[in-house]
Amino acid sequence: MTAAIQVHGLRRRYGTFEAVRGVSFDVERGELFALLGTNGAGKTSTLELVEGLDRPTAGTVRVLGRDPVRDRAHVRPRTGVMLQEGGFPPDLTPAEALRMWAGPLPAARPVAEALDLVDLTHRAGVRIRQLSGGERRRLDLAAAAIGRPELLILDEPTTGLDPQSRHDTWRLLRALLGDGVTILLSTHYLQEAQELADRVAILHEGAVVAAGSVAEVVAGFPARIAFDLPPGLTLDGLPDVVGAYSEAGGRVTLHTTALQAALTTLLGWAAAHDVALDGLDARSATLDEAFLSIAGGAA
Ligand SMILES: Nc1ncnc2c1ncn2[C@@H]1O[C@H](COP(=O)(O)OP(=O)(O)OP(=O)(O)O)[C@@H](O)[C@H]1O
Repeated sequence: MTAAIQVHGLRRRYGTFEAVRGVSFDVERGELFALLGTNGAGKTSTLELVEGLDRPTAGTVRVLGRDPVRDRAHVRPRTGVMLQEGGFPPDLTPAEALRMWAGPLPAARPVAEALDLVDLTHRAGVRIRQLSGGERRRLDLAAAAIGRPELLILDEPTTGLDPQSRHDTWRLLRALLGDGVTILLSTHYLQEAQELADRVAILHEGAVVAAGSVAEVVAGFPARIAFDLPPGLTLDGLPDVVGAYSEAGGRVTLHTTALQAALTTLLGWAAAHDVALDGLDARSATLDEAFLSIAGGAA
């Protein structure tokens, strides 16, 4: 079966400014794929092309095997979209807005079920203008999911939600994945990607700078070993390993691309010389470190 989304060599220009510069990725059926990136990295510009809201300046997009602009009539009913800004009239209630939204959809969930999915049942009859920002975000998600889409495209679905609502949304997205729905989302929350994503792509200045599972992405960044500098020693007295030692306040840090080998050398050296490595801590890079490294230009 073809991938749910196939994006190849995508470019998008606004006047003379190129916001998307040759982006490629595939989203397999049934997976959650997260687009990460700094502000202005090109996430929304990319998602809008996948949604078929505009044609790319160059490159191709296929959604459920079709061109999302040319074959909109085929693609749109099978896709649920949540834009960064919801657009419901503020004088409607959530129940009215969802009833209106579900009207033309062939297999829509009942409005009550959609409200329950996002925990808005108790707000069904309140005017949208009176909803909090987080409640409006959840209403937008209910609208995206009400048509039982095969594919959900969500632009920052949990921005503005409190931690409890964010976790509830994650639970809903996991349940939808369990039903076989494919999800492409953008997020600023690295923990969200770590919790939910089968694969991620990190965008920076319009280009994909890292992609793969979270484990694959962080594997490309140095792991870290730290310990207290043993009394009477300087960094020159430590064994040679792949990586570089640094020291601050009596604490030694080693960034290394060969964690197991460096740790083995270090522990062997400590045992042979009867040296205690107090406060020893060794771990792979985190997604935060990979992201900060990219955002800081180190990648
Ligand atoms: N309609 C437009 N006209 C001109 N420039 C635009 C337009 N839309 C976006 N841009 C610019 O394109 C770049 C990418 O914007 P985009 O909204 O795609 O980034 P993003 O990764 O979604 O950012 P954020 O995380 O802040 O939402 C930014 O520099 C933005 O200012």
